[in-house]
Amino acid sequence: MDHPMDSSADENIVEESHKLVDSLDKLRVSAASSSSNFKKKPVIIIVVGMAGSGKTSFLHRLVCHTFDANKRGYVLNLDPAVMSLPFGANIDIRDTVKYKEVMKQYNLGPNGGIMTSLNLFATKFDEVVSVIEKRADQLDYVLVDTPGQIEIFTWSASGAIITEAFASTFPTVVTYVVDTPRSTSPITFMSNMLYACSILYKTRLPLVLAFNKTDVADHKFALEWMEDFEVFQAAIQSDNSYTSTLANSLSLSLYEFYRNIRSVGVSAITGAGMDDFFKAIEASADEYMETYKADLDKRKAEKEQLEEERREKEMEKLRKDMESSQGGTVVLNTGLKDKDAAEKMMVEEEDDEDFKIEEDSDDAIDEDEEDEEMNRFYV
Ligand SMILES: Nc1nc2c(ncn2[C@@H]2O[C@H](COP(=O)(O)OP(=O)(O)OP(=O)(O)O)[C@@H](O)[C@H]2O)c(=O)[nH]1
Repeated sequence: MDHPMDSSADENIVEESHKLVDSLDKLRVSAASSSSNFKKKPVIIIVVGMAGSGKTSFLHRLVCHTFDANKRGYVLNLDPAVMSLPFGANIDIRDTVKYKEVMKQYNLGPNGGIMTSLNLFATKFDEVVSVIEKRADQLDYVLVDTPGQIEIFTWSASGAIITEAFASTFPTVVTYVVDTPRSTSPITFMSNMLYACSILYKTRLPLVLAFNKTDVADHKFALEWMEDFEVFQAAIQSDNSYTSTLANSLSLSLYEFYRNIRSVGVSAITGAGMDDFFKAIEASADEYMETYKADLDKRKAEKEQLEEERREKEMEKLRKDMESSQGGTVVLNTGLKDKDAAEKMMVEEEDDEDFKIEEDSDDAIDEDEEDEEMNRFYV
């Protein structure tokens, strides 16, 4: 049943509702502007690859190359189980999580230990991103080494969280390191390509194939197989196994994948192919800005649209509630009339929040240590 309302109460309700909508709009605008902090530099290079493909050696070579080319880089090690690194990592998971302790504490095997360590580290990853954000103007690249067992990074929740945290703040490119001498067999080559393909579709990020160890085996055969599937099919003719029939039919499906990626031959030992590799990275970073970033923005806009609709519904509900309370605007008046006080309270709340973050970050990444690590990279 409708409640009778006099006209002044009606006007009052409408006015108060408008004020409330305005103040909510202001809050929304400030939230949106703080989330649009995307930076064009540095380019994040996430290095993945099968165990023993040469990820760490390749990363070492990248560190040396960026240093020689006067490029400014930052190194992030995400492998908690690596014994020693040939380069100084600016941020190292091993400084935050002790992998052997995690194994003992949770009664896990080696892979479970690595996975859990990465999960624990992922919970602190916003801090890692903000450390890099603070130095964004001074950096060209962030080089990321991942655990030896590829699936720990590519198929875990923490791997996805880390990748997305990077990709929503900086241009991000995945580099898939291929052990070229071990991929000369068409079947092994095909398995490697299927894995790379699955990473491309899972991360939806630009992918660069780095055919490593070209000092041992030239990667020309791979380029030919990728450019012309008939050459690949001719290569598997000699193999009459069931797997070769499968590889034969898959080669056609992978043709589309090959057209979407960049491939370079490199050698982590001799340093061959580094200029081509960085050219491929720059082209991929541009592609990221054109396609992935646009896709990300589209998804964000869709989310904001849904949020807007939800808010409209809430406001409608609120208007109805106010009408049914016949202008009893006690709660609303308190908030809006004393708007300054309310704003003050929000600032105070934000201050508290800052304080909390500082407290939490005690055991995480020490910025002074970070600066030392940065010097290590340049030395
Ligand atoms: N000849 C040659 N050997 C290489 C090259 N890159 C790496 N290696 C060798 O390949 C082996 C594995 O290299 P790593 O860098 O440890 O490979 P990884 O992928 O980081 O290994 P995990 O993280 O333990 O899975 C080492 O013996 C390296 O010396 C290269 O370009 N040429």
